[in-house]
Amino acid sequence: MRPAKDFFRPLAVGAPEPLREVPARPSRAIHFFDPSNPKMAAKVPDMVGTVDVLLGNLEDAVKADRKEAARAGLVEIAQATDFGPTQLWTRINALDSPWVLDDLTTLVTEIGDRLDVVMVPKVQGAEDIHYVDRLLAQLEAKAGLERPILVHAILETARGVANVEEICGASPRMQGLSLGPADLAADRRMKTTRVGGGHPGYLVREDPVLNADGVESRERATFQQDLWHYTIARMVDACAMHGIYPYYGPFGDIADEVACEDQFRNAFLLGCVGTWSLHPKQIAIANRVFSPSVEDIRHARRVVAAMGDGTGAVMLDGKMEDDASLKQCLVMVDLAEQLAAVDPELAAKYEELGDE
Ligand SMILES: CC(=O)SCCNC(=O)CCNC(=O)[C@H](O)C(C)(C)COP(=O)(O)OP(=O)(O)OC[C@H]1O[C@@H](n2cnc3c(N)ncnc32)[C@H](O)[C@@H]1OP(=O)(O)O
Ligand SMILES: O=CC(=O)O
Ligand SMILES: [Mg+2]
Repeated sequence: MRPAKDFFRPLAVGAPEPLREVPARPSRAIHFFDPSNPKMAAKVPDMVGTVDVLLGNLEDAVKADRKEAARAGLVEIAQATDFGPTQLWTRINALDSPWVLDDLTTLVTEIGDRLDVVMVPKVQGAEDIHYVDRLLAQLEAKAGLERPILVHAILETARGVANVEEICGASPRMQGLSLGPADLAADRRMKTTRVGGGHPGYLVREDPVLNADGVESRERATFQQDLWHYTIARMVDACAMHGIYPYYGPFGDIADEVACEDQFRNAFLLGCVGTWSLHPKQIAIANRVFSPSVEDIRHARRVVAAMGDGTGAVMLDGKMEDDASLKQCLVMVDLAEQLAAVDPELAAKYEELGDE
């Protein structure tokens, strides 16, 4: 662990100063595309402005014999596209793979000035972040970059989950974490073959309801549970403690938009700021779910107005509001303001509320 006095020092001569605080940039959907797939790549320029983050994926889902093409494709897209308000991220190959060194050296030296965040898969502990941190500093210095590239880790191994706090605090570059339910399920030897989402077998069942004769009078209701609740909650706490951002990850059942929306909403309610989108139709779901509803903003603004100087307790619609519930409302109002700054449609909806 670096002592406090060294924590914010650049790790290479000539590298940019690390940030003291991770900027809160809207990132409701991190949209994955395969830069080696011509059809997907062709869609990227038109997606700018419709999604908060475009991520050129180099890792899983890109065939081994397309890894170089994906890397080269990402360089080409990044150089040819004006990303405007949309962030550009990449997911590099795993740190033990034969491709990752070339991923980092090529991307940072050729398009480092356009890359906001590097997502690192299968992070096991702080040592993985320290490796990437130093290498990025060396490459940033070589490329003459003026702002540091941030790092996002995927939580997708049992060891990574066990080390989640140290991963979050390993470097001032740490921007956030995503849940990786597919790799995590495999690593933990969980018995689900789905990419994220629930499972009908993971449930609780109500007690038997007996009639006067002591016989079960009806079928017992069952309630499906969320397989990912524990991990998401741990991730949210670790991120909040370190001032970085938690995200849900992939929802692989592209056709099931309803369950996708439910999974995203659970993550939003627990504290995540965004999620991955694997298919264009998941972008709209993510943007909808990870933006506070007009009803929530209406309520939050009323509480802010009713609370005056922010201390004490008041009654609003039969409910007690005080300093703590005001803070909950301010989380919503702040988020709404950040999102309205990049999303004119949302801004108009919040605007319509006026000062009611
Ligand atoms: C566990 C993990 O690691 S998850 C992260 C890794 N996985 C990924 O990144 C997957 C990314 N997504 C994909 O590969 C694809 O969306 C798939 C394979 C799931 C489905 O692809 P398709 O069968 O082509 O879907 P579909 O036919 O509905 O696509 C409709 C159009 O959208 C395009 N499209 C599909 N996905 C994307 C995308 N992620 N980005 C941009 N365009 C896309 C298709 O190319 C197709 O274009 P066309 O109309 O010009 O033919
Ligand atoms: O990379 C994501 C995952 O779920 O695995
Ligand atoms: Mg994975």
